Amino acid sequence: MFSKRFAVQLQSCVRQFCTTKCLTANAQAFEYPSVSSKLVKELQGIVGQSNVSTAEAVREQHGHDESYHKSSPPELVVFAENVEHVSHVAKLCNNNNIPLIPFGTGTGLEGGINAIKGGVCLDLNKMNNILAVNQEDFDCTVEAGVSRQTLNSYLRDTGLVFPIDPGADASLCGMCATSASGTNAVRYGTMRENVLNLEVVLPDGRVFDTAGKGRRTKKTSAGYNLTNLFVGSEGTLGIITKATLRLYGIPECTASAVCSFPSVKNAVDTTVNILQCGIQMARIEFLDEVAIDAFNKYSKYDMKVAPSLFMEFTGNEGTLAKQVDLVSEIVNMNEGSDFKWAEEAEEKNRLWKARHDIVYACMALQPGSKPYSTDVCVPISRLPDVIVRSKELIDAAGIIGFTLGHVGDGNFHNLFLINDDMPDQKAKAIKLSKQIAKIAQELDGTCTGEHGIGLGKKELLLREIGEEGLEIMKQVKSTFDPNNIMNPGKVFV
Ligand SMILES: Cc1cc2c(cc1C)N(C[C@H](O)[C@H](O)[C@H](O)COP(=O)(O)OP(=O)(O)OC[C@H]1O[C@@H](n3cnc4c(N)ncnc43)[C@H](O)[C@@H]1O)c1[nH]c(=O)[nH]c(=O)c1N2
Ligand SMILES: CCCCC(=O)C(=O)O
Ligand SMILES: [Mn+2]
Repeated sequence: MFSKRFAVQLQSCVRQFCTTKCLTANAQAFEYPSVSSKLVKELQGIVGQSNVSTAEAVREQHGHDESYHKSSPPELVVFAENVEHVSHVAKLCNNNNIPLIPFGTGTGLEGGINAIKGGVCLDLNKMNNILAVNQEDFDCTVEAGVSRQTLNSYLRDTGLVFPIDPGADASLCGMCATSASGTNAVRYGTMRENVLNLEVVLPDGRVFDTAGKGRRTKKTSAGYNLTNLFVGSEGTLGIITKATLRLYGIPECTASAVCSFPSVKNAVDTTVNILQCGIQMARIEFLDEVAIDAFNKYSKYDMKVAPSLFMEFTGNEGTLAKQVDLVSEIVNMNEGSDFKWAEEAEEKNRLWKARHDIVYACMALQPGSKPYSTDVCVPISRLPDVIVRSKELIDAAGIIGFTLGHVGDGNFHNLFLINDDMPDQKAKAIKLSKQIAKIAQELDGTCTGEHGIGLGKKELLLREIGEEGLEIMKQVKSTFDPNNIMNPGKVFV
């Protein structure tokens, strides 16, 4: 007769095998029951009738993000007002094997919220309280529906800022879920370096704090790093309902400047030289000549149409002047132009807003298009190689492609404009993107620095992390989400 302990072990192995098997058999083959009218009523009983919508327009709005992926509306949308709602909704979906997709602000670029397996979209925007700002400790705690600009407006008079700045006004918990970044990452890092604690709801309804209830230290070595396990999890492990984030003092003085170069390589070599000289820049962004052209047209600038660097210097009067001298020397060494300065607050805000709007600027050149962007990141010494080769591939392919992004982190984007009525352009863009991602991976880099895997990069993740690594990710996933209801069909092949 088996001992009880052995029987329990056997049961968990069988379940693990079945679950992993089910995941390995990839979610597409694992069909889900549809949401019954009985379940709709139970959901209404949890969140209230007005917080459950099956209206087509609402489902459509929650069926796509800002990516080129085809819209896949959920069967219904549930609006949560508090963590209790989230916990009960998760548990109910879990008990009924119904897919559950957390929705932040839908600004993702990888199809992360598209309901390709049907199920429930859980909209978290009504959870919009800023719960705490601890000025003396430089941290804050926000609910899932608070966006980065809402937080920074709230902080305006405190002299503090949350600096991670994707181009969209995204929800901060969505930014945790995609491990987002932006132009300020050169100085402040990405979400991975700026999340102190998360409140997470697991599919079985359990609610827990990844660093322990109320913890908000800048560092800890207490146990596994569960916080960063959920940062970048793209809604596949659980629902992030609160985030405790680092804040920073607004620097004493900053100055922004743009300079142009005779070639992409000169511009990118300049970036590598600056970073290898250990100059602490606030931002270094690259825009190629076609991106500059779109930038000028959309945001009414008259920058020289040439490969350019957008830089921001920061510090006090003395250090800033020294930085500028050093960087000017390096720019001259690489045949860069004189700096076009933006020093007044208004000028700087306008310049960086125009950079944040570059996706829309490029899309405006081909109305009706959707953005398809690569998002590779490589060790900084490999950056010139991969950027130059990617541009050569794009030129050879004979389609429009914009090259831009966060070169200060070794992360950049090739942006293609996708129109469903231009299938050959779409096919070329997708082929090019995979080629460029593979070049980056061969240069010890990654296929995604900040946008995540979502729907379109699952094979690239397998290529990047290997069979073993992916298997381990699936085992982690099946520990938290044994029924595979959390955002099925994303991240894993
Ligand atoms: C014009 C423009 C410019 C940029 C970008 C977009 C656009 C439109 N982005 C991409 C996007 O803003 C970024 O991926 C955000 O983190 C997405 O946040 P949302 O709240 O919109 O998540 P959204 O609602 O789109 O969901 C994204 C993913 O996270 C999951 N998710 C959302 N909220 C969750 C929660 N509370 N708990 C668990 N899972 C959750 C979803 O299920 C989905 O898988 C970007 N990005 C970047 O890193 N750097 C950049 O520079 C830019 N720039
Ligand atoms: C093609 C760029 C996509 C948005 C983004 O990540 C950025 O503007 O940096
Ligand atoms: Mn980016």
